[in-house]
Amino acid sequence: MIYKNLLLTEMMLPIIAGDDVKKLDDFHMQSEGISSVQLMERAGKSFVAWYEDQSFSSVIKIYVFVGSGNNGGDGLVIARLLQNDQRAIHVVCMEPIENCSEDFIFNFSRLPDSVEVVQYTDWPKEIKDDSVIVDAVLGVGVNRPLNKNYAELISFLNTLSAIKLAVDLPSGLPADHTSVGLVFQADFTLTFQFPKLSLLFPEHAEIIGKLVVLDIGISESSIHRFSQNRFYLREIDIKKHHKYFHRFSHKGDFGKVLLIGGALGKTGAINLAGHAALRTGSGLVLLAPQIPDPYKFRPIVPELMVFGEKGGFCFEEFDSVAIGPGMGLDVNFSWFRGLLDQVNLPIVLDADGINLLSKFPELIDQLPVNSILTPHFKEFERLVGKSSDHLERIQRATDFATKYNIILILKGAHTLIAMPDGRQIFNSSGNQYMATAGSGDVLTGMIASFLGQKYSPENAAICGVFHHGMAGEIASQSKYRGMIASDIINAIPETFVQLEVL
Ligand SMILES: NC(=O)C1=CN([C@@H]2O[C@H](COP(=O)(O)OP(=O)(O)OC[C@H]3O[C@@H](n4cnc5c(N)ncnc54)[C@H](O)[C@@H]3O)[C@@H](O)[C@H]2O)[C@@H](O)CC1
Ligand SMILES: Nc1ncnc2c1ncn2[C@@H]1O[C@H](COP(=O)(O)OP(=O)(O)O)[C@@H](O)[C@H]1O
Ligand SMILES: [K+]
Repeated sequence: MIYKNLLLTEMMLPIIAGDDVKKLDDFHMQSEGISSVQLMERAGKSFVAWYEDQSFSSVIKIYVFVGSGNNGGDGLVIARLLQNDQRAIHVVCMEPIENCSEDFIFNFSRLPDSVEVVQYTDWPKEIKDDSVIVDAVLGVGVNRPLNKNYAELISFLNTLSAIKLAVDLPSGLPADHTSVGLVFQADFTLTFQFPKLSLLFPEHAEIIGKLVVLDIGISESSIHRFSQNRFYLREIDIKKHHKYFHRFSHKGDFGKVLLIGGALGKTGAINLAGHAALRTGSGLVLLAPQIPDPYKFRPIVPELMVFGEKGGFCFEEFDSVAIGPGMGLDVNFSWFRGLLDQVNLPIVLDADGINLLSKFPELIDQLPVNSILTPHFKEFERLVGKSSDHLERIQRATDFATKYNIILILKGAHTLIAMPDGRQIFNSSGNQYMATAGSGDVLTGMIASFLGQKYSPENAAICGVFHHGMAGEIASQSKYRGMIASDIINAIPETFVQLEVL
C-alpha cells in the first residue's frame, strides 16, 4: 500500500485489529525485554493513575469483576493498586482460579488480604448506587456470545446507577465489528494504547460512555508493525500537516476562495462557510449565491465579497472552490456538468453538491482527482445506498474514495477521512454539541480555506476536520447545547493558538 512509503513521523497512531493485540504485546515484550506481567502492571497503573484524578475517586466501595483472561488479570492489578485503608475493594471472579490465564493467576496471588474475593456463583448480587464498578470481565478476547452467568451479570450491572468503568472494552463488545448481543454499559471506557475500532462506531454510543485512551508504553514503532490501514487522528499529529507563512507573506499567499451555493432561503450556508474560511486564514473569500440578483445579497461580515457575474466562473482566478452549501437541488444538469468541466483543481463538494452527484451519478467520474467530498451519513447513503452498519459504511466510504480517487470525509462523531490510497483516518476531536445547523458548512469553509492556502488536499482535509472539531470543543465549553455554528467559527482562531500553529 502507498501509505507504507510515508515516514513514520508522518503517520498517526494505528488502530490495529483485536486479533493482532496479542501479537503486538508479544512483539513489544520481546523487543523491550519486558514480561507480560510487567505489561499488565503498566496497564493497571495507567488505569489507576487516571482513576485517582477523577471526582469519584473518593468513593469507598469498589467492585471489580474479573473474567478468566488477561482482561481479568488487569482487573486484579487494578484492585491491588486501588486498595488503601479508606476503600473497600471487592473482587468478583467469574471462573475458578485454576481455569484462568497464567498472568491472572500470578496477579491473583498478589492480592492483599484486605481485598475481599468471592466467586460469582456465591456472590449475593448487591451493589449500592454509591459504588464504583470496574468491568474487567472480557476484553479483546471475546470470541463467542456471553454464556448464562456472564449474560446474567452484565444484565444486572446494566440496571445499576453506580459509576461504571470498562477496562479496555465494555465486556461483550467485539473489538472490530458491531455488537449483536448483550454488552456492559459503561460510563467510561478506558482503552489501552489505541482505540479499538468498534469504540468509534455510532451504534455503540450508549455502551462506551466517555472514551479515554491510556498509554501503557507500547511504542508507536511497534504498533506500526501491525498497522493495516486505520489511524486515529490526535492533537499531536496536527502541527506537521500545516504550512507556515513568513513575515513577507501577502494576501495572495493566503489564497482566494470561491464558495458556490446559497439558494433563496439558504444563503446562510455560504455565509457561514465564507466566514469560517476567513477565520481559517484565507486572504480573499468570494460568495456566489445562487439567487436571481446576487448583488442584493449582504454577507454577514463585511470582509466577505460577492461574486455575481452572469458570464460564468473564471476558475483560474481562484485558489480553491467549494460547491454545495445551501445550493438547493433545483439546478439543471448541464449547468452543474459545466461547473465540473471547467474546474481543474481539487474542489470541495458538500451538502447539495453531493446530493446532485446522487441525482446525476454519471458526473462522479468528472470530479477532479483529490477532490474532497464531505457527506453526513444521509448524504452518503443517497450517494452509495444503505449500509447495514457502520463497519459496512466505512468500507463503502473507502471503496468510493479509492475508486474515484477522491478524499471522502464521512461526518459524524469520529469523522472518517477516507483517503484515495485506502487509508482510513478517524478523528478524535469534536463533541455532540456540534450537531447543530450549519456546523457542516463551517467545515466546508475551513477545508476550502486550507486548500486555498495551497495545502495539499490530504493536509487540508486533516487540518480542516481536526480544527473544526477542536473549535467545537472550545466553543461548547461555555455554551454546551446552546452552541450554534457561528460560535464554532468564532473559536477557530483559538485552535491555532492552542496548537501553536501561528
Ligand atoms: N500481556 C497482554 O497480553 C496484555 C493484555 N491486556 C489485557 O488483556 C486483554 C486480552 O486478554 P485475553 O486475550 O486473555 O482475552 P480476554 O481477557 O478478553 O478474554 C479471554 C477469555 O475469555 C473467554 N471468553 C471469550 N468469550 C467469552 C464469552 N462470551 N463468555 C465467557 N468467556 C469468554 C476466553 O475463553 C478466554 O478465557 C486485553 O483486552 C487487555 O485488557 C493488557 O493487560 C495489556 C497487556
Ligand atoms: N456527536 C458528534 N461528535 C463530534 N462531531 C459531531 C457530532 N455530531 C456532529 N458533529 C460534526 O458536526 C458537523 C455536522 O455537519 P452536518 O451534518 O453537515 O451539519 P449541517 O448540515 O447542519 O451543516 C460534522 O462535521 C460532524 O462531524
Ligand atoms: K472489560
